[in-house]
Amino acid sequence: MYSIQAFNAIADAGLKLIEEDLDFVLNSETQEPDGYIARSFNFHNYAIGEQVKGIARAGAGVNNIPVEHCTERGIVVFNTPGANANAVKELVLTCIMASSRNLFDAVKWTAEIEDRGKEIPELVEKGKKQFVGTEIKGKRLGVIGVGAIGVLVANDALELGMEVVAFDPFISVETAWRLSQNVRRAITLEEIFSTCDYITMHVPLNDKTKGLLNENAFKQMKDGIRILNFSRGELVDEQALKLAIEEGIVENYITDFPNENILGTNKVIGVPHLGASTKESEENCAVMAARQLKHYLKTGNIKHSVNLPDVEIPFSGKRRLAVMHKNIPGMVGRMTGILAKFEMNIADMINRSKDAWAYTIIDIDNEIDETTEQNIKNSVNEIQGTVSVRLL
Ligand SMILES: NC(=O)C1=CN([C@@H]2O[C@H](COP(=O)(O)OP(=O)(O)OC[C@H]3O[C@@H](n4cnc5c(N)ncnc54)[C@H](O)[C@@H]3O)[C@@H](O)[C@H]2O)C=CC1
Ligand SMILES: O=C(O)CCC(=O)C(=O)O
Repeated sequence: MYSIQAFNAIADAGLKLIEEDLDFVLNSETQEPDGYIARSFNFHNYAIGEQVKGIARAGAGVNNIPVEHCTERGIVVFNTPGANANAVKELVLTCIMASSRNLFDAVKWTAEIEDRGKEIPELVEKGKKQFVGTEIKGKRLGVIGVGAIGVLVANDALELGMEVVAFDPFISVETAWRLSQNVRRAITLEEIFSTCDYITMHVPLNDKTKGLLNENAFKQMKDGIRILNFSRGELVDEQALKLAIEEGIVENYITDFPNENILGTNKVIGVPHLGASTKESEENCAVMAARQLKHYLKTGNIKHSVNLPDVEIPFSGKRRLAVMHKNIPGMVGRMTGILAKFEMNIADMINRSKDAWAYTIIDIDNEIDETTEQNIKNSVNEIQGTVSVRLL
């Protein structure tokens, strides 16, 4: 039986998939976890259990997980690509329109006159002029990062009458096929910064994207730009942002990641990390994460991992050797050599790599007793470059 520990509010539909499966136990108090399922829980300062083999992030961003450390420890990290993209897109478009019509301030103002009784209609008619907005039709939106979310935002913004220009030097072929041909391609970020009325970012947070919007970027922007950040707070240099607001360059900064540095700053609109918070998206993410983690623990097959390649073969032997290892020459030969030494017959095998890491599954056509199992595992573990060995 495999034990899975859940962190954060994981939708019931996902938890049920674990609870109702007799091969799994959820949040066991007696069994060390074999896997974690989580949303934004910060694993960077958390002692990840010795038995943990997989961590499934019910969501897209994995910056809350020490992925490199996990890889070195032989832990497969999963996310749920696209599962919450529509939810984020809908909130981004809502915020583009709401901020353009000064709706956040306007609704706040209206709430403040609620005790003015019969005067309210007159106050409304007098007060409304301070909230005159702009229309988004014909305005230019820059989309930085055209993945699962960016492509939906770009295509739908076009439908709303915006001009859309997108920047993504690493766009996947699959996403490129889904992107409307009317979305213009920006070759440089400067093109986005200097020509857009709105910018929305949909890139992961990493060393290259941290501080993407910095002093230099703000300097290139048109006065009155509105910026949406539903990706991660650290993409923006907040000191530079404050300066750009003071200088009248930034009209609005709408962020899903408010913090003590910027909340309360004029023209900053803080949303409490609601991008993925819809019933549908929470269910999609939880179900996908639970399925992927269970599938890996039970069969060794990998789908939607961020640190390992997709690997899927049907179970064809009596036992299965699943090995995570460095992507270096000779690994598979050494493994099959060990199996030959133990007189094991190979039924099927697969080896796939992703950057510096690789994963090998070898199906074995023999029954294996406990002592031999331990000996095989020990021998494979001793191969330099191996980080995890399972014999299922
Ligand atoms: N606010 C929220 O609740 C949510 C936030 N997110 C955030 O949004 C990010 C994007 O999510 P998805 O679209 O699902 O991910 P995705 O992986 O489908 O798309 C990311 C895109 O960014 C592009 N990219 C990477 N580095 C880039 C760079 N330096 N410049 C331009 N483009 C670059 C990639 O090529 C890819 O097309 C996540 O990493 C996460 O941080 C995601 C879901 C919910
Ligand atoms: O689970 C959540 O609500 C956050 C989602 C998110 O930020 C992501 O998927 O990257």
